[in-house]
Amino acid sequence: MFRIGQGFDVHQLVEGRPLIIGGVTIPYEKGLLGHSDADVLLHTVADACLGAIGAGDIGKHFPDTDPEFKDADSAKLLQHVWAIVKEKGYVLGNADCTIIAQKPKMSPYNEKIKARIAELLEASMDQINVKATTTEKLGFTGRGEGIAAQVAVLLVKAE
Ligand SMILES: Nc1ccn([C@@H]2O[C@H](COP(=O)(O)O)[C@@H](O)[C@H]2O)c(=O)n1
Ligand SMILES: C[C@@]1(CO)OP(=O)(O)OP(=O)(O)OC[C@H]1O
Repeated sequence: MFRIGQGFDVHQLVEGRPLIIGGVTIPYEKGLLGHSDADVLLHTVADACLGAIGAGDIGKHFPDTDPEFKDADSAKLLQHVWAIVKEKGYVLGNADCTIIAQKPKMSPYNEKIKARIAELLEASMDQINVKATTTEKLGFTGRGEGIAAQVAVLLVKAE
């Protein structure tokens, strides 16, 4: 049996925070703001996985009012989500990830991000795709006010 899920998330770019995308720290003058480490891509992967199994969203599992998740490592949140997915008997088919950012240039980091997501989802590199787009200077991403991500996942019932 197959289940598909999709996720979308946005975080604001501010000064004085590290920029962490897909579990990788990227040198940049600003970072993403959030209750957790604000890793917009890992949040989106988690939401896509939760969507695929009909289990709500990350806000439901990790409320931003709970001090336990203050400055949380989003990799740990995704590992928790992945344990729920596995408990339901699914493995990853594939995940296709899009980072929407005017800056910084993501292409030097895409392979490293891909490797980290593969590790977190217990998958191989060829099951993950990571790509980026600008919005041609349009909108909040185009003005550099924030970074967004979109992810689609296909889960497959383990034999
Ligand atoms: N933050 C980004 C945005 C884009 N890229 C790469 O540039 C290509 C062209 O982007 P457009 O928005 O003009 O379509 C895109 O396909 C990516 O390869 C990037 O590395 N980092
Ligand atoms: C991850 C959580 C929890 O720390 O906080 P944020 O980093 O603010 O992220 P968001 O995508 O707004 O929502 C999920 C939150 O509950």
